[in-house]
Amino acid sequence: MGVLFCCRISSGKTKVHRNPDESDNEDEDVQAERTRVKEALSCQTCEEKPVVVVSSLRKEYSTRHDGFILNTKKKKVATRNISLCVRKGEVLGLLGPNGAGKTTTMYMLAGETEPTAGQVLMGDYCTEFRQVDSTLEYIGYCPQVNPLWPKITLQEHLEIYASIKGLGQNEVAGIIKRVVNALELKEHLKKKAKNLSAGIKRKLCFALSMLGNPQIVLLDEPSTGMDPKAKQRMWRAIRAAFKNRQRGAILTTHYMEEAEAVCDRVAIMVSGQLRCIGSIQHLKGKYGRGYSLEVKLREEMTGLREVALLHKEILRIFPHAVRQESFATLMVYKIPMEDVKSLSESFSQLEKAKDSFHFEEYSFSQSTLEQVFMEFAKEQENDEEEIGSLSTTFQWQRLQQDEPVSTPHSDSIVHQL
Ligand SMILES: Nc1ncnc2c1ncn2[C@@H]1O[C@H](COP(=O)(O)OP(=O)(O)OP(=O)(O)O)[C@@H](O)[C@H]1O
Repeated sequence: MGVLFCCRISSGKTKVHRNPDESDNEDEDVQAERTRVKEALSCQTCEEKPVVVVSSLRKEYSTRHDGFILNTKKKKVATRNISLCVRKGEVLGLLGPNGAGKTTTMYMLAGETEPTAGQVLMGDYCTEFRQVDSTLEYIGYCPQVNPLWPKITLQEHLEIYASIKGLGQNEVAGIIKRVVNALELKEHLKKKAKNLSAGIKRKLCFALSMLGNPQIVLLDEPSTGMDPKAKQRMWRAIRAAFKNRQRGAILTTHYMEEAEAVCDRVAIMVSGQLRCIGSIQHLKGKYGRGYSLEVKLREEMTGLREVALLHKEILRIFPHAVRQESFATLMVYKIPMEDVKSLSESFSQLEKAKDSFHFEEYSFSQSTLEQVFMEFAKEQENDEEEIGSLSTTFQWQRLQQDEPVSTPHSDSIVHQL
């Protein structure tokens, strides 16, 4: 990983800068998590100490904006005021649209970049700042960019990482064999990294992060490029590695089925802020806002009149149903909670409609995690639109007022492995 790991990662090494962001109008679960973080920070001897504590984490990057005539230096706030815990035995999923701040959070957790404010505690942490030499004992990190040497074989990677992590010579062969079997890597052992497919490279990175059973594992989009079977093997390995153990993991992903398969709780980030946190079932119930109905029509029933009649019938069953996107043979509706007094009654009405309107099939289900996610993702799109229009105005005003400034650009490069 190339960094000295500290049991406490904070801005300014020993000094923790206060986060300027207020946490007003926050979701109640996000607030409750903040309270849990405060308790964890003040209670160092607690039995059930979380394995990771992230407290009021903020990261600002300096960026340069190349304007039409002048360049301006600006601050990009990548994460605002993130507080969360990872409990023992827990895999916490960090979801969010592109640019929400997930990787920046991972960088701060891995010690790759310094927080501007706030702190991270993990491993055998204590209130006093102290450094520990053996980073790798505590933490396994699978970054988004593969940290592989192109001319070194898959087997050599495993051996080198095992030795860096301090695994005993006599146990290395056995450990590598188990990892290789679990992830089906045997036929690739002698291949150089540059000759591995994208999916196998990710498998290898995942394997490297898990070697030596570190107490905390950070997985940044681990399954990118893997085929469905490989993903499922990896998910099984993750479940087995953390469930009911004294260890924890944070995983970022864009795949909702991955979050459903491995995460005990998920947190959704939007524009650098935590918008919600909880179990997937809890989030679906709280934000899913109802049900989704999909009706697949037979080809001969797609005439305007038939569709209009069916639409009328759907509205009779669910008066507040809202038609979403519709394709030639598929009608999709969002049904609010209040229209579904009883599930059995709803299904019996739908069955009758199916008979009368001869639709091919239908599905009626609670909102999916994907739908919950999409609702939050829209918030970021709105933020970006607002900032876009503001910055254009700002640049125009600056054009009239200011002299050009030239600025260095030293801290705007993400440190990649
Ligand atoms: N070194 C940097 N300098 C300036 N801005 C940065 C830097 N790194 C990230 N950012 C900005 O910070 C914000 C958060 O980026 P980050 O990579 O953490 O998002 P993300 O949620 O991981 O996105 P993705 O899903 O695409 O990986 C983005 O607006 C990004 O452009």
